[in-house]
Amino acid sequence: MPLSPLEKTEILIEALPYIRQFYGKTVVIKYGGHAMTNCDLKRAVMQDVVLMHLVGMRPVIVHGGGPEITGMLKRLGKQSEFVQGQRVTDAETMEIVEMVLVGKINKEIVTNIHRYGGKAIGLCGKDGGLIEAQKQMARVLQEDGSEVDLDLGFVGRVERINPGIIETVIAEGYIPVVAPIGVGPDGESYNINADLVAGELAVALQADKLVLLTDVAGILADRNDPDSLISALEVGRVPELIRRGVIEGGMIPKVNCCIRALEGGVKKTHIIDGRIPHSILLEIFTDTGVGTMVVP
Ligand SMILES: Nc1ncnc2c1ncn2[C@@H]1O[C@H](COP(=O)(O)OP(=O)(O)O)[C@@H](O)[C@H]1O
Ligand SMILES: CC(=O)N[C@@H](CCC(=O)OP(=O)(O)O)C(=O)O
Repeated sequence: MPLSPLEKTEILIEALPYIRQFYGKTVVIKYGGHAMTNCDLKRAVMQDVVLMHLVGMRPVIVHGGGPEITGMLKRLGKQSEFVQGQRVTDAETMEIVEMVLVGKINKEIVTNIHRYGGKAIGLCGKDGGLIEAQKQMARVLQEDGSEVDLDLGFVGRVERINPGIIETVIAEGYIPVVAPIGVGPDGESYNINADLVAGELAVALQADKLVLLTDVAGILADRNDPDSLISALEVGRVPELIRRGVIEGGMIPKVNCCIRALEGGVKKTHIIDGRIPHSILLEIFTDTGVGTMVVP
């Protein structure tokens, strides 16, 4: 049943304290997963971000695009290989990663924000020297218990964020949209996991909130039970949950990135369900939690 005009005004008034609370505040959003491929969800995310901006918040988007990169590599006859969730990135793969993330996905997001009435500027880590990167090896445990460092090619880690360009873009009234490509000391490109970039950027901007969208309800105590959502997870419990295998795979970098952000001064961090339409608005403007809040 459609809402009556009175009900509509009530909803707006309910959001008022949250709008006041977050006015002028910086929120870094890691956009990826299902919400990036499903048309309705895509629209909902763009609308959420535009609304946040129009009511005076400072949203900053960091996007992923792993499945699209894998799809493009496949079309070009290249297999994708991952070590600890990181894509092994040879020189040719790096070129394709950069083309897909910066040339395609980043510009699509900017276009979609404009379509829903916002103003955005797309950047990668090379623009304004935003993300300085270093090569990142992967330390893996061998069967005999010893550790070995594997070379993943052009996989990088964030060495330093120079947030000046983001501040400029925000001050000019635009929503920054960041592709997770870093630049090395000799100008070479590095492929960096988008969750890690979002966490480091949130720290550099001293964001009030870091929101990571994903394809599950949040962190589950039992991955086979969707009702076992942990709504608030204290940082101190994380090592034990990882050791017991409760948190594993792609959730490990997410939770570590929240911890890093909290330690670096970000006030709140959330891993939320990107499959729920308008999950970002639900998280920010209502009391309804839509995922896991990682808390100090
Ligand atoms: N305790 C947990 N609760 C929920 N998901 C978990 C948990 N441990 C591991 N996972 C896995 O982590 C995945 C999310 O990481 P990932 O696939 O990298 O996300 P995204 O593509 O959204 O960046 C989930 O789909 C799930 O398979
Ligand atoms: C090093 C590394 O693995 N980089 C990622 C970058 C994109 C990303 O992080 O995308 P999602 O957030 O959609 O996974 C990759 O090549 O897939």
